[in-house]
Amino acid sequence: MTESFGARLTALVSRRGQLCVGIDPHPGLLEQWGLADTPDGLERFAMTCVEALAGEIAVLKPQSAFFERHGSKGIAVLERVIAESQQAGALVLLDVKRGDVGSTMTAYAAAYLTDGSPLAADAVTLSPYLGFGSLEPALQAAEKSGRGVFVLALTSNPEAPEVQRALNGPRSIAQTVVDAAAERNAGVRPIGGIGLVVGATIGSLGVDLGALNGPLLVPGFGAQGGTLSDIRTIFGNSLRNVLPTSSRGVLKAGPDVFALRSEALRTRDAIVSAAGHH
Ligand SMILES: O=c1ccn([C@@H]2O[C@H](COP(=O)(O)O)[C@@H](O)[C@H]2O)c(=O)[nH]1
Repeated sequence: MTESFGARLTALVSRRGQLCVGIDPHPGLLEQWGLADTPDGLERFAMTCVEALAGEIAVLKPQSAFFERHGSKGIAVLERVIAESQQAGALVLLDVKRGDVGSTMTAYAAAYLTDGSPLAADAVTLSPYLGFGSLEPALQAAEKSGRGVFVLALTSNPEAPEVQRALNGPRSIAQTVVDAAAERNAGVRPIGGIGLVVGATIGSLGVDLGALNGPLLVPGFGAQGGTLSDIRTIFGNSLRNVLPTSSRGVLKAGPDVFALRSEALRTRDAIVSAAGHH
């Protein structure tokens, strides 16, 4: 039987520590690394990240948009990033933030969450704003194949509260997303495979995550201003299941492989010691 995403994530994080590093080949970072804003420059950037990070860091999160902007050659680089990161032992969370009508979600599930697809990752990000139920084909494909999903709940951007904090009856929209994920994760051991995205920049939590039983991806940490102290304020002292993710904050240390790896390990060690592990 396929091992669940929750089990794979829990085991790898306990070995490699709580950090996800984003692979976001911004044009400005390519320039900073002395690379051209071309598919060749993209490939050099992305494969340097894989070489530096995939053998050490638990989760790598390529941001699909920065690969898509280079067209089919960019997608070919993304396929390579996914395959070679997995070969080096990292879990790959593909940040695509997909959300659509159920019939189209079936196609996204085939693309990203099904064995044999060239873009199949270990997990993807999903947007629930066509209704959490519209994500069902992706949730089922993930569950069946031992993959995971991270559903946007409280995102790190300043525009988010107007939608996510709005009330849907007595609960906020974000709380309805949390509750729907919690229902699907109930009783799964060690944790369920439906994670949520909760930004490090949100100030205060304002939702009850007590029943979630799933992982929490925490972007906004680093370049967007979120700190470890913010993460503590939001999640309290129990940082179990919290996976901070940083892209530019780590990538700025490149292009030297050793400098990039050292920055990622320094960031990871700070999180691990704040979380009181090891
Ligand atoms: O709420 C969200 C959800 C996703 N992201 C993504 O994470 C990275 C953040 O990059 P940094 O350079 O560390 O700021 C990026 O790919 C976003 O698309 C997010 O920032 N907030």
